[in-house]
Amino acid sequence: MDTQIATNAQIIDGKAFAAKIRSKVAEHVSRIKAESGITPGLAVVLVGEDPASQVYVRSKGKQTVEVGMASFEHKLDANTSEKDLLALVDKLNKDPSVHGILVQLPLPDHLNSDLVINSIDPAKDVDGFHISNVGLLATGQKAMVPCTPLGCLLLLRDLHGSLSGKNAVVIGRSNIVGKPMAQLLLGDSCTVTIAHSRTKDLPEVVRRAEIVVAAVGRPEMVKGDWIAPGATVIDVGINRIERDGKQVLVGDVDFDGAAAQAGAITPVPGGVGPMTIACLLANTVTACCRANGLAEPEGLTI
Ligand SMILES: NC(=O)C1=CN([C@@H]2O[C@H](COP(=O)(O)OP(=O)(O)OC[C@H]3O[C@@H](n4cnc5c(N)ncnc54)[C@H](OP(=O)(O)O)[C@@H]3O)[C@@H](O)[C@H]2O)C=CC1
Ligand SMILES: Nc1nc(=O)c2c([nH]1)NC[C@@H]1CN(c3ccc(C(=O)N[C@@H](CCC(=O)O)C(=O)O)cc3)C=[N+]21
Repeated sequence: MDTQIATNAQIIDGKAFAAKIRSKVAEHVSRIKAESGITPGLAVVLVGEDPASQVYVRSKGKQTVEVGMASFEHKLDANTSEKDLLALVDKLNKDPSVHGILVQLPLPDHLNSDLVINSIDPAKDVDGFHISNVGLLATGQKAMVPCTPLGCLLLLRDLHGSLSGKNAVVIGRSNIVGKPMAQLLLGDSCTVTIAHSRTKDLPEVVRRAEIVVAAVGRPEMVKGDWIAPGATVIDVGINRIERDGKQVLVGDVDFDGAAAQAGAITPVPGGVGPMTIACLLANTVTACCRANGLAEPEGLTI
């Protein structure tokens, strides 16, 4: 029997917030088309058959078209050579109808993902993973900002207004989520702690946080009694597990336990995930404007 736990926390509706961002993106896309005749275009490169990646690529392609942008999908065989992949990236770099390029990660083991990511034109790097964009973000300069951390920051700003002086704990230090998330929170003047697999007494570290961002990849690892009363919990985790004989999606946070403590919490699904895709579309419009000397949309990036 499941015990029903009283939930006091505000459930942060990432799905609704993402829909608002996409409608703003759609308005900018129509404006750009009318003013310049240019259609913003996003190219996504998927190597291999990872089922989770396929789901993401499919919904991304659908939403790209829905906001009026051009979507280019390149599905390559799992054993594609590095040379062929680099040649495709080079072609997309040179293609004026492509304003954003995303190479889905992880890549198969025989491909050097750092090399591939750094071969993308930084101006088209809508994931914000190129070393130039990483350096620009770290030094507080105008960059392409990684979509998932950007989505989390937009949710947090919407909820709190100013984040200045808040104690934030980011669990996870990956290049795609944890590190850029910490940079963004630091940029908004949070006091930031980055926790990882070698962190001592993680529950105690998390208890000090007014903002917790969990990006670990371990289903429901963060427990309710780690959460300070009233804290904001942003759950980045996307884990497919089997529960009662069914496949379900859960985050890195024990939702029911954390919701009983938190002031606000993102659900999985319907939290950070939809924001990631919305921010990818927003970054593509921003990249298109920068490439063509057009007025850059306000409020779609930091
Ligand atoms: N919602 C979205 O849009 C997105 C969701 N995701 C999801 O977010 C999660 C994280 O993704 P990603 O950053 O790529 O994952 P990675 O596997 O690259 O990084 C995981 C991080 O978690 C840390 N970690 C692992 N185990 C523990 C532990 N027991 N205690 C503390 N820290 C731990 C690791 O530490 P160490 O460095 O020491 O090994 C590492 O820094 C995944 O579930 C992924 O599916 C990812 C991208 C987008
Ligand atoms: N170069 C690159 N950039 C990425 O941004 C990137 C990547 N590689 N590799 C994989 C991860 C994962 N990721 C997700 C995005 C949206 C959802 C999403 O929309 N999730 C829905 C549920 C989807 C479902 O039901 O499966 C939700 O949370 O509500 C999930 C995961 C982006 N990633």
